[in-house]
Amino acid sequence: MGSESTLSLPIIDFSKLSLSSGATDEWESVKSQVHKALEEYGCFEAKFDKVPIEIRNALFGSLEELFDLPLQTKLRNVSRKPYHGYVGQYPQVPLYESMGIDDANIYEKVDAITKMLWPEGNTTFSETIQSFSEKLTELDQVVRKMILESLGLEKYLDEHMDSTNYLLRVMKYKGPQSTDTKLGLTSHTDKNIVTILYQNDVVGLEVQTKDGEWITVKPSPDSFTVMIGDSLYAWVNGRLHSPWHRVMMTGNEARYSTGLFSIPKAGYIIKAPEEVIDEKHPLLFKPFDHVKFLGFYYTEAGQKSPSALKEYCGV
Ligand SMILES: O=C(O)CCC(=O)C(=O)O
Ligand SMILES: [Fe+2]
Repeated sequence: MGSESTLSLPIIDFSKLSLSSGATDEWESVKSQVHKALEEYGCFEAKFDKVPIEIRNALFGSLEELFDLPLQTKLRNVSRKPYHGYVGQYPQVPLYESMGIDDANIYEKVDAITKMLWPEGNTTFSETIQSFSEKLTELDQVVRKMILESLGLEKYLDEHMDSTNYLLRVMKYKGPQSTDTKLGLTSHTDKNIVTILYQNDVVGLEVQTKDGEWITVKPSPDSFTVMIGDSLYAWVNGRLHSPWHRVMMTGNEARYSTGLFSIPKAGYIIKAPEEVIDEKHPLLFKPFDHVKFLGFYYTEAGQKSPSALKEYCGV
């Protein structure tokens, strides 16, 4: 830990893809890179040019404005679901705070939260969050289509896409004001389907390889970090990796980041299709409801467990 790692994530270029025109050579090439990266790292850096620079720039201004609001105001966005509203002021991770925005690709949903925070309205905030999220849902869907195709699961595509919602979580990590490295966010695996992260130029995200080494993620302004969560790991019966990751902070500057999470809807049962189960790949998890699994994950036993999913529904 702490030593300079030379490892880096695979970089995959989505900017030459025409998203509407099916199986071109470019599509097949990107698809095989996606499959390989997700098998090996569960994660990659995506070059994706469909989010206009004006939106990306406006985003960080909007995040600063949001986190500069008084704590009482931020606390107005409480949610029944854990980790969906305002999260912060945790003694274990004092640098971290975040705000979850459910259905962030739908303008009315975003604007309802905006009005909670700014009763007088803040159109720039709503528009920026909604258009940023909407553009990124395209990348989420391309990646998931490629995953299903590469595993021979095309016939489940519609069901798979219809079974999820999008949450945008926006995050701020204060600079620790020291040259020592301090924990920004505890190591974890994501619990959802696919996560797409974006950040300002302050590094901090680290992704663990299967060998236990930490890769420091250093994305460029037009790249996004794509990562597999435990629900997809279970659905593909372990064929893709769901990586441990954490945030480590140093220096004075604040790190702003966002995560677009595709999340299984409540009541949808995640069950590995027969195509991914065979003698070499016996079933890993019993069918489960993501929301009930999260219920377990946020109990004391779930938080302590080295693999909450295995403990909850491992075969
Ligand atoms: O801030 C980041 O880049 C990572 C955040 C993260 O891992 C999460 O919210 O699940
Ligand atoms: Fe995460």
